[in-house]
Amino acid sequence: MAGRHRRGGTVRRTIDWDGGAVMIIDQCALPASFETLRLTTVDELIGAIRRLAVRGAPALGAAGALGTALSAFRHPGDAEAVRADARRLADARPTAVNLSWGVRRALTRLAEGPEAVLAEAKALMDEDERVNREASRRAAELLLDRCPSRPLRLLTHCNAGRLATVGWGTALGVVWHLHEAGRLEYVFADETRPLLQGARLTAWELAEAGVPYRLLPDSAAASAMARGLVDCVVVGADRIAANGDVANKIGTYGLALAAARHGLPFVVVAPMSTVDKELPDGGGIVIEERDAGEVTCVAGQRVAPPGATAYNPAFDVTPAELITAVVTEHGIFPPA
Ligand SMILES: CSC[C@H]1O[C@H](OP(=O)(O)O)[C@H](O)[C@@H]1O
Repeated sequence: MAGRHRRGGTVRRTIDWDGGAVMIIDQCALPASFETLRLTTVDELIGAIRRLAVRGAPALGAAGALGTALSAFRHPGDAEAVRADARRLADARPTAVNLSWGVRRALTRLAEGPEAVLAEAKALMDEDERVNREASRRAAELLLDRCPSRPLRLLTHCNAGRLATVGWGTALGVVWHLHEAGRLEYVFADETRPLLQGARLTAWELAEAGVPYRLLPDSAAASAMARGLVDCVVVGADRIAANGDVANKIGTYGLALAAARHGLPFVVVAPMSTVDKELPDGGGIVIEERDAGEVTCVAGQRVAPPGATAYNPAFDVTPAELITAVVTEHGIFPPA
């Protein structure tokens, strides 16, 4: 049975192992309430993934690995039962490659027993903050090199902060680096319909960090660029194909088109674990389609007439030619 805890202050990691259970910050409760959930079964974790209580590609990688460990402790010696749980975990959301990557990585230690599976999951989590710090540092350096030599006005989409990772963040990791260097004027944060990860989560993270920001309707981003209010666009990623095409939150492709039209750097920041080298280009990326109710209702309040239908893809694909650079902990991807 999942346990819910209201906590003041901050919990260091977005997701972690908690003595035989998986602890997550409940991102559905933010920003109204800071709560953690203690998930004791694979089904509880799958439910949390599907309702985006835990979300973001790197955080999903950790969820996949920790969920596999949860199953390994529940089914000691029964590899088939663990593998069946692992398949259900990996299928919980199809687009972010990190979820299945985390599951596969944890399964490499299955034959050694549940403690070894957990050790692999913990190693994955320990790596996550390090690689995201490095990727975002490299991306910040690239922007300081390409952008005007004054504090920058950075536009971002959805939430690619510490809440989307085990710690630190990817696109918001760039914000932390620029802010610390005194080279950030403000962040324009897209609200990011329909689930409002920008308005709810990115705004919460920026406020917590004392970073100046303004929310904007997704539909205002292109005109903000046209009016000269934006110096660069920085986003995260959920799956990157071998040629550099990028799947990210719905609306990213439109931002890339507008940035290209206005000659602005459009930078994607992600760990190498988000790169799917098996995929030659973005044409093969499965795009998660979510429930129409997320569009016809806002925060649970119906806004469209009863019976309204909706088109609700959770992601889109931005072709590499519209991307100034995909930056990972190893540098620009794909390498020249
Ligand atoms: C650092 S990955 C963040 C990435 O994940 C988000 O999707 P979701 O909120 O549906 O998990 C969005 O695409 C972000 O850019």
